[in-house]
Amino acid sequence: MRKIVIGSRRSKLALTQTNWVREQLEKLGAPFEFEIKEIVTKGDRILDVTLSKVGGKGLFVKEIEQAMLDGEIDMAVHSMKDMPAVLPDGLVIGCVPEREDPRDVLISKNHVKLRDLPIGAKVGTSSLRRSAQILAMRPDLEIKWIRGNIETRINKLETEDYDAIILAAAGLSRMGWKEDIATEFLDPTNCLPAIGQGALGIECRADDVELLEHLSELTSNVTARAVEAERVFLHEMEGSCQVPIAGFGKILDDNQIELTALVASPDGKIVYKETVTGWEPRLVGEEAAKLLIDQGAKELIDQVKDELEK
Ligand SMILES: NCc1[nH]cc(CCC(=O)O)c1CC(=O)O
Repeated sequence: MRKIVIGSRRSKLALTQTNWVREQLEKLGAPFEFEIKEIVTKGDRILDVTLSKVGGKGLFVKEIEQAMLDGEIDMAVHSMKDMPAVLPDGLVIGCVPEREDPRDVLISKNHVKLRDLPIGAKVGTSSLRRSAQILAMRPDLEIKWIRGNIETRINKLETEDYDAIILAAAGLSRMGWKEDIATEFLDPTNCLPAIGQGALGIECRADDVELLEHLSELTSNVTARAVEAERVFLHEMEGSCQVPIAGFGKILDDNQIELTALVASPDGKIVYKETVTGWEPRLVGEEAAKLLIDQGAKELIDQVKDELEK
């Protein structure tokens, strides 16, 4: 039996996701033996700087992709939202399983909801996307950067000076903590999720036909189409998680994709947001990008990038 080596980051979430995929493939009867190989990425090593300042998305995946190209591992399970819009030559996303809860969640001391947080309350996040949208609703709040894996951030809510933190519901859910500690699920209309949030992407070599054949059985076409539209939008905007950019695709009853896309200034004072509906993920993503670019979204992104380089 062929042995498939799955590369995974060492965080609890990454290992949980990787083990979940392995179990699903085993249940589907994939004729492989699996081994999990832990890989420490730059994003895991650098914990003291805002992610956007050290290079954003690629940080969690580069080393893993190199190991795949070198043949040290055969596949890797990523959070789709950590994936850059463009993959290296020779690698593909071979599978997008059904999406988890795409929403962001507020976790606060004493379970106080967003609208009831006291004036000037400190909210922990290191995502410009979250800070922009939170400040658009509550300009009085103070955004405080926070880093570390999910457990670390939840601990910091108790041990450091934060009134609330924001995390992705999907991460909590996969860890089995969603119901226990979530204070409030933020409506995507108010806090649009990150591109790919809640979805997994399984990456492998483009020429690994045998593995691709079995991965395809775990794909959700609904999620794959929605996420593709989101990622086309991300690509068209030349965006990354270094800028306040968001996008969420929903598949409607008639199977059309409804993509809501957003670009904002980090202080939430400027918000460009449009919703586009259509059948073709590529066209929907491109159309959303065009509408936002026409309003000035590219200039806003360039400004934010310039600020970061200062
Ligand atoms: N930015 C880190 C990251 N990448 C993926 C998740 C988990 C949720 C998901 O799969 O979208 C998280 C944590 C978070 O944002 O709270």
